[in-house]
Amino acid sequence: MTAEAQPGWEARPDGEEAQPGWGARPQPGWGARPQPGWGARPDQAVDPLGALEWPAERLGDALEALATQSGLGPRAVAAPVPAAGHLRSADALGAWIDQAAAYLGVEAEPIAARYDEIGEALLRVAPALVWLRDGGAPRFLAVLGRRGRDLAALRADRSTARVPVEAIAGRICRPIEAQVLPEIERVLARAAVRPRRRARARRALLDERLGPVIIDGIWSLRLPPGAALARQAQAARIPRRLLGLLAAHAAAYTLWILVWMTVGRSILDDHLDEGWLVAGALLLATVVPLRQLMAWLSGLVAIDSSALVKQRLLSGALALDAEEVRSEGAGRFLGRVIESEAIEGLAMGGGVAAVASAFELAAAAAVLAQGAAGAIHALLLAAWAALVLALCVRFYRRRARWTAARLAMTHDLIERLVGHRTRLAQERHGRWHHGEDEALAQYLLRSRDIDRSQIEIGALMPRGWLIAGIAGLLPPFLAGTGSAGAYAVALGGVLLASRALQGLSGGLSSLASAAIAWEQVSTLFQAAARGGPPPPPLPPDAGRSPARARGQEAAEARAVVLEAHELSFRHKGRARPAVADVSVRIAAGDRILLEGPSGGGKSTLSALLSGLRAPDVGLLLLNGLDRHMLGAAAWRRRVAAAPQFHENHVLAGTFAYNLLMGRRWPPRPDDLAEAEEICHELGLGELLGRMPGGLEQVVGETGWQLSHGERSRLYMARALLQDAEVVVLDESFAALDPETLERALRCVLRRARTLVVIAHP
Ligand SMILES: Nc1ncnc2c1ncn2[C@@H]1O[C@H](COP(=O)(O)OP(=O)(O)OP(=O)(O)O)[C@@H](O)[C@H]1O
Repeated sequence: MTAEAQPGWEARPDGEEAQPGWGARPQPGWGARPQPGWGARPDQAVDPLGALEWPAERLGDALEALATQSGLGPRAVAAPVPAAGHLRSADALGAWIDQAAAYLGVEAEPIAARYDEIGEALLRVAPALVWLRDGGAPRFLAVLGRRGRDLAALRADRSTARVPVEAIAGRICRPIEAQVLPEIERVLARAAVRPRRRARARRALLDERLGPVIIDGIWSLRLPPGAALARQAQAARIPRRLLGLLAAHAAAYTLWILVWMTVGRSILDDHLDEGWLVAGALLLATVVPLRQLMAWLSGLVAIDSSALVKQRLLSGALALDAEEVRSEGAGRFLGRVIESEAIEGLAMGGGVAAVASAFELAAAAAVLAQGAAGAIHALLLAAWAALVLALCVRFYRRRARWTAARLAMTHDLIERLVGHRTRLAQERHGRWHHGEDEALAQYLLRSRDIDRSQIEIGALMPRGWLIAGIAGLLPPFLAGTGSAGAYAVALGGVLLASRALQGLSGGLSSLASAAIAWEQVSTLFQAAARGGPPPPPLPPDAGRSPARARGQEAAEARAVVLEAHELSFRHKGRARPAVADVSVRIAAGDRILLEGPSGGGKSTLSALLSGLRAPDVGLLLLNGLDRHMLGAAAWRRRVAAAPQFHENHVLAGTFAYNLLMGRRWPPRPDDLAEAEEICHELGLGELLGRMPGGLEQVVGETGWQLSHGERSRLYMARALLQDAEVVVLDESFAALDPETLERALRCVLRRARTLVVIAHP
């Protein structure tokens, strides 16, 4: 390795001016990078990141410091400390970071990027933890933010330092580069590449060889989607930008009035003063950048708030209780999600327009008060604005009725789509379109009402004001009072007020629509906040690898895994409990067959055991912890369930995705290999062979159709691949022929650590 290839990055205090050496740093373009590879700097004596690295035992502190300094407001609790087991593999460490972040009240998202894109990825991930694993003890970097092409990293004393992104990318990539560099050096030597060109050639070869390699070990911190909306908006800097937007609007409007006054004064004084005209032109020129700033800020606010709403909706949808969706109908929820469009666009736009127009209205009233009709004219404007407000209230009521009619139609349509096949086969033809015309007529009626309201608010009121405002000038005109200047000011005020009223009516009607949409969507938003209590500070096995976990289980053979004491559960709206006073102990390695009559409560008990439902009464423990202590998500990770056929689903996606949705995604080669192995054991090998895409074949409603028996084995494989402590299979074997059943049973018995099978006698 040659010295000329090393740019010699150094950490320098944040904000410090570039030293001569820094200026000599190559510019970040890929082609211009003179270093041999991201991390290939074996001749470098001093590690540039040394002072910024956090040791593994202070990883919890790094997490907490990063969350605090980046404004995520972590919970005031002692930062957790990882155990040795947590640092054994990326998965174990990922699980620890995930849970430690949740404990502190933030979320850690694992980031993976291609080798040739790692630099760009690092510029986007802050605040983030970066794992440096180039030999020796694991060390971490706490990346706080981006400063141009540099990253601000947090030191252990919580001060920050700027580091070029290449230096960090270099450290991350060093281990994988080390694997191919000797061979690349040999090639370069054999090709007799001149020293001057060597660095570039090496770079190109490294990119060629390692380009598609995925680099992980980066965790980006953010607020959980269920955090308070105000906190999330704050973190996304939305309020600050909104204030900036309003300030820019106010400044532009004031400048506009000043321009108007300067030019108007020149004209009314009957001589064109060059100085006034230049002043007017300068003021006008200042409005241009202000308008640009406004467009930029409103774009940013729109994008950020839209991202926030979408994220929250997704998280809310997944936090909904399955029972809730079923009892209300998926169609209604779909309608609600569609309504969210209104919140994104209308709430922000309408809110800003309404506030800006209120400001404009006040300014117009002040101008009117200076005009020929004086305060009376301003009062007339106030009365007109009150009328607009009243019409907006009427619009709100009409729109609420229209929305309800629309949602009912969406719900109805979804129900008809879902039950399409059954209706075709079994419903009398004469009833297929029953009730459709009535619903449509009702909807049209409501639509006509809101169209009328919209015309009143959007067109009649602002234009009507022009007539009313000019009519307001009649009394002084007839009385012969007021100068020409006073009339000009009053006329200007009328025009300004008309513009403001147009903005106000548009803004208020948008806000009214957004408020109605909010009533619909708030269920989903609030569901996102159902995070429950903070998780406990990491159960002792969080860092165990599955293999080790299995080993320990063998040692703790026959330990009780699931324990239920006098468990009872009653479905909503039912008089009698489906499960009453059930007590059961399931030990590690048990194979349990649960039989009973139809409607006897087997599936309900299975949902309780697998954490899909919470018992009304009784105690249910998993490894000695209840659902509250362990958290619903952690419970479901440890008890994998394949619900009954009608409650399970093949998602539109690849076969591999459907198999591995309980594991990390994208999958690693060993995940895919294990998935394929289980498929063969379950007798799905022939299906894999038949599907042109194999594991990559798209299945689901719009893809390759699976038979009943194929689906049930896919569900079994999915549950087994979660590598859970307990597997619960609810009537999974019912659709299989005796030979396939035996084969599938053998696989399940061999693979499940502890097994509960529900079947009919
Ligand atoms: N979501 C629900 N809402 C209301 N009642 C329900 C619900 N699910 C099940 N039930 C009722 O609870 C009782 C037990 O149902 P469960 O599905 O647990 O029985 P099962 O033993 O699994 O029946 P099967 O063998 O027919 O699948 C039944 O009377 C059923 O009607």
